[in-house]
Amino acid sequence: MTLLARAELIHSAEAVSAAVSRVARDISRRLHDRRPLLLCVMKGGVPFAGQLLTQLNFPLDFDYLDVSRYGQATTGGALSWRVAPSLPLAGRTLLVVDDILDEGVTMAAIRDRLLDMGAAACFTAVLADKLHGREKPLRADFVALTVPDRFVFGYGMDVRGAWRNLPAIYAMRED
Ligand SMILES: O=P(O)(O)OC[C@H]1O[C@H](OP(=O)(O)OP(=O)(O)O)[C@H](O)[C@@H]1O
Ligand SMILES: Nc1nc2[nH]cnc2c(=O)[nH]1
Repeated sequence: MTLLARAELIHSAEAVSAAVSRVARDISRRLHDRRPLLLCVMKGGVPFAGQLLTQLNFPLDFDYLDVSRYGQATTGGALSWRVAPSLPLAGRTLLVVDDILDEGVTMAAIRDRLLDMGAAACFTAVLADKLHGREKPLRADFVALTVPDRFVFGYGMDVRGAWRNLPAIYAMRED
């Protein structure tokens, strides 16, 4: 059986879409008058950032950064910065958009680096917050969905490099 056929559906495409729209409304309420710079975290943040962008009805700027600490593995390693944002950050309000807050190591390192680069404020938005019960170094300001403490994929999140293109969220079976 293929990996997808054996996976368990965690959030349907409809549930993901509704949650993204709710977060877009929350972000609009909070940041509409701050001309934020939205930073997409490559690669997993692409679908979430893309859908959010079409639903944020106020002026903003857009850029990206690329960091990784999982590669094709299911457990995290050392964080590697591949690309830093190219637009100036000094004095800006940032909104960093990523697919998942798991241990929180990636997002905390991104926030610390962006504030070091001179950003005035750094808000964070994640599609999925993983519920593993351990302390995280930061809480995201905007969370679309929670996911169980399992390796999940779809809607930006890969499994062994594949299936970022799924419109729903799945979990690997434990066996
Ligand atoms: O909260 P953490 O435990 O730090 O994990 C979250 C990070 O892990 C994934 O990135 P990954 O390293 O797989 O890079 P990718 O998005 O390019 O796949 C995901 O996109 C987050 O950035
Ligand atoms: N695809 C994927 N990437 C992650 N990065 C951290 N946790 C996860 C996860 O559960 N799935």
